Amino acid sequence: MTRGFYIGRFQPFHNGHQNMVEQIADDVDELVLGIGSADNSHTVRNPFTAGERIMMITKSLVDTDLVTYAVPIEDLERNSVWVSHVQSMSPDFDVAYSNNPLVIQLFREANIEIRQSPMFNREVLEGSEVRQRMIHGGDWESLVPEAVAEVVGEIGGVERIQMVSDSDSNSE
Ligand SMILES: Nc1ncnc2c1ncn2[C@@H]1O[C@H](COP(=O)(O)OP(=O)(O)OP(=O)(O)O)[C@@H](O)[C@H]1O
Ligand SMILES: NC(=O)c1ccc[n+]([C@@H]2O[C@H](COP(=O)(O)O)[C@@H](O)[C@H]2O)c1
Repeated sequence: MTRGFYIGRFQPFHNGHQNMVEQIADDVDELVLGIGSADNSHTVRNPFTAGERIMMITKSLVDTDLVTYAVPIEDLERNSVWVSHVQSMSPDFDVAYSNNPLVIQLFREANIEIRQSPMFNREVLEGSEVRQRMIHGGDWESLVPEAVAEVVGEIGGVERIQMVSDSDSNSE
């Protein structure tokens, strides 16, 4: 039995993430999705809470042939202990997945196997593109699983990101 760990901010979970999970499903029996920057929400870069992101992921992956767990991971001031922090919050895992250079470096230094994946349709399948379309009234729904569009509707996510984008000094 192999268990993987896939970390991301998932703001929101989009079709690129969904494709990556489907590809990872060929490698592992179980997958932990680490919800990074779990302590962040209500900004343009991080509009959704950890709980909202758990709903998006759980509902999107309901038909995937994989046991999945979503685990919130808060950010830390010290990169040097971040991998230990991840391990303290997550079920044990055999291999980690990320395309983020800092994450790759930190897992390598901790002697944990890390695998990268190809980027799927990255011109549009990017969190910042989805968020910009939400702010400016573009078609963001086609970039995310249907379940994510439903959760965003349920929580008033578009109204929220538009509101914080008017007042957010951390705007993208
Ligand atoms: N289109 C994609 N195809 C494959 N992997 C992706 C894609 N988009 C993001 N990823 C990977 O998924 C992980 C989590 O990504 P993240 O949540 O930061 O999404 P993002 O699209 O890069 O968002 P943002 O623009 O908010 O940084 C990262 O390792 C990232 O490289
Ligand atoms: N010191 C830290 O807290 C630390 C270090 C490396 C990555 N992370 C987090 O891991 C996640 C990586 O996800 P992305 O690939 O989506 O950026 C982010 O939430 C990032 O903040 C945190």
